[in-house]
Amino acid sequence: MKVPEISLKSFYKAEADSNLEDLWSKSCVRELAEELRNACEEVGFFVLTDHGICDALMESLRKECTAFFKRPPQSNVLGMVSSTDSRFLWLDHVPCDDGPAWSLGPVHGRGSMPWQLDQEEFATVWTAYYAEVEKLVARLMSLFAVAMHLPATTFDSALKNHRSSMRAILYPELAEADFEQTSEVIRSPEHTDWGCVTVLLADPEVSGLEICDKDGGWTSIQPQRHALVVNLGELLQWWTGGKWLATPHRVLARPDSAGERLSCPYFGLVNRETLLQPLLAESGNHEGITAGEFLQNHERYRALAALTEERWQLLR
Ligand SMILES: O=C(O)CCC(=O)C(=O)O
Ligand SMILES: [Fe+2]
Repeated sequence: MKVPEISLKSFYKAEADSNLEDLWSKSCVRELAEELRNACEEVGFFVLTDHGICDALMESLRKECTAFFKRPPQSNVLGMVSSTDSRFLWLDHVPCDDGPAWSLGPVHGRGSMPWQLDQEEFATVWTAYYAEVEKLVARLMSLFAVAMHLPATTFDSALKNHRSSMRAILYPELAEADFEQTSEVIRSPEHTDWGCVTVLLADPEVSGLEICDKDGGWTSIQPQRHALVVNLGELLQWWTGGKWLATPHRVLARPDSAGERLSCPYFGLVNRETLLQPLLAESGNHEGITAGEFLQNHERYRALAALTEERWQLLR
């Protein structure tokens, strides 16, 4: 399976050249929306280039996150984690009204715990990058709306007061001994994301991300440096009546990709009050529930993911 590569270059040019009213009807924007629609219906993943986030900010984020995990006491927690079944350590951030709050995990048996960032530079870079992805997701959602033949403003109110989270994940380097019995080690098991749209800054050097394709095989994604990987979560899959895909993915290490790996996913969400009424005419009737209810009962609505397999059978 080929993972589509989509550039936002024409979109930003059109945005600079036209007023907001005309932007969404421009042919280059409509073509781009069509490309996105194809990617979301057929693959559920795409690689995004010319996304507007500057290279230097991405590099700074990677540098600060890597340094963070090396500093004690974080590095001690990392030591504890590597000696358990967990193959990664994360730093999570969900903005809240009382100011930024980070949490660190997983610590064996305890889940994640509140964490105070120890360096101002790190907090500054993190929040600057978060703000950029937040803007990017708002644009992507407008383009998604156009791709669904809906007004470009369809998701604007849903994105107000969203609580999208951003995570930095460090997968520790694996030793030769880890590969004595096996040729591949699972760093993150197969899963689907549960939110709306995930924007991933992957490690440019150490590969490992794989997505499940229609025949149940796995396709590896290794974007070029500074490109982003975008995928859909179960909430959007539900909202589109299963027409847009939340594709299962995993992270594996092989002997040639066993080095330390750092990735930063931004899990884009809508606010909890958003009513998830069917977005697509052809998506049929499903229960109108709020995003909050969906997330709370996520396991229940997960059954919809089974649709993916059925749809893929039909597409084959
Ligand atoms: O580390 C990666 O490349 C992917 C991480 C991921 O899929 C997730 O955190 O949901
Ligand atoms: Fe994921």
